[in-house]
Amino acid sequence: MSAYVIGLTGGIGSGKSAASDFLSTKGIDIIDADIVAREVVAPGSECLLAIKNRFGDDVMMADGGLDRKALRDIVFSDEQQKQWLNQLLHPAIRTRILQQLEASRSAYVVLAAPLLLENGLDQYCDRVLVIDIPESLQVARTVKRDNSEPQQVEAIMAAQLNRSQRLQKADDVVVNDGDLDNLHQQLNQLDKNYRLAANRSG
Ligand SMILES: CC(C)(COP(=O)(O)OP(=O)(O)OC[C@H]1O[C@@H](n2cnc3c(N)ncnc32)[C@H](O)[C@@H]1O)[C@@H](O)C(=O)NCCC(=O)NCCS
Ligand SMILES: Nc1ncnc2c1ncn2[C@@H]1O[C@H](COP(=O)(O)OP(=O)(O)OP(=O)(O)O)[C@@H](O)[C@H]1O
Repeated sequence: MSAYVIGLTGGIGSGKSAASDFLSTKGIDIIDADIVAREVVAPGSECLLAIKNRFGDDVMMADGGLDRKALRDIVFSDEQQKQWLNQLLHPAIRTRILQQLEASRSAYVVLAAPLLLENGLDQYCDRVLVIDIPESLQVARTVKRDNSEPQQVEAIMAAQLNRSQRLQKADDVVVNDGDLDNLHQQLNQLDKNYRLAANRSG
């Protein structure tokens, strides 16, 4: 039996992790593409070696791990380098995601990915749930969370679908411009719908 898959997406800082964390407390398996993206560049991995060969010690930490901030500064100010990194990592990320989807046994499974629609990962999903917030709030929350520069957050947003393109592809939308309680209330209703839909399809 294959799992009923909810693709959860939204731009940087929209609240994907906040939404996933809540659904996880309800016993739903979460596959998070940002976490998978970290696993594929773990020390000793082929991907990390390829990154080191291209960018040198500037992107390496003393302990042999990837210096993520250094690589972020490079790829979000140089389109060609970003494309190279995407071409290296996205196939590896997709393979691991498919393995984890196959292994999931919860009532339904959430695939949370910032680039779900950009990379066609929605082909593996039964429904697409978009976390929607105004762009100004995306910048404000991300700057506060990461202590980063607004310009860099805007550069990352420019590498993603814009708000209206994303909304066009949504089956369900959660508007995350209120407090966390409000987010959770909306997700509670969707969780009920998804359990019913998964039962019907299984
Ligand atoms: C450049 C890297 C090392 C920066 O690491 P850092 O820890 O600073 O950021 P993190 O990985 O947590 O990403 C933060 C957010 O940036 C956005 N983002 C990350 N990579 C990309 C990308 N290639 N294109 C567009 N947006 C991206 C996402 O909204 C993501 O949630 C890292 O983002 C990376 O390896 N990116 C390439 C892999 C990728 O595309 N990941 C996205 C999930 S598929
Ligand atoms: N409803 C909310 N009210 C206040 N703060 C929120 C709310 N939702 C999320 N946040 C905060 O906003 C920031 C961004 O949220 P989160 O990390 O969940 O976004 P994300 O979509 O997973 O981001 P990324 O694409 O960068 O991984 C976090 O610091 C989070 O705690």
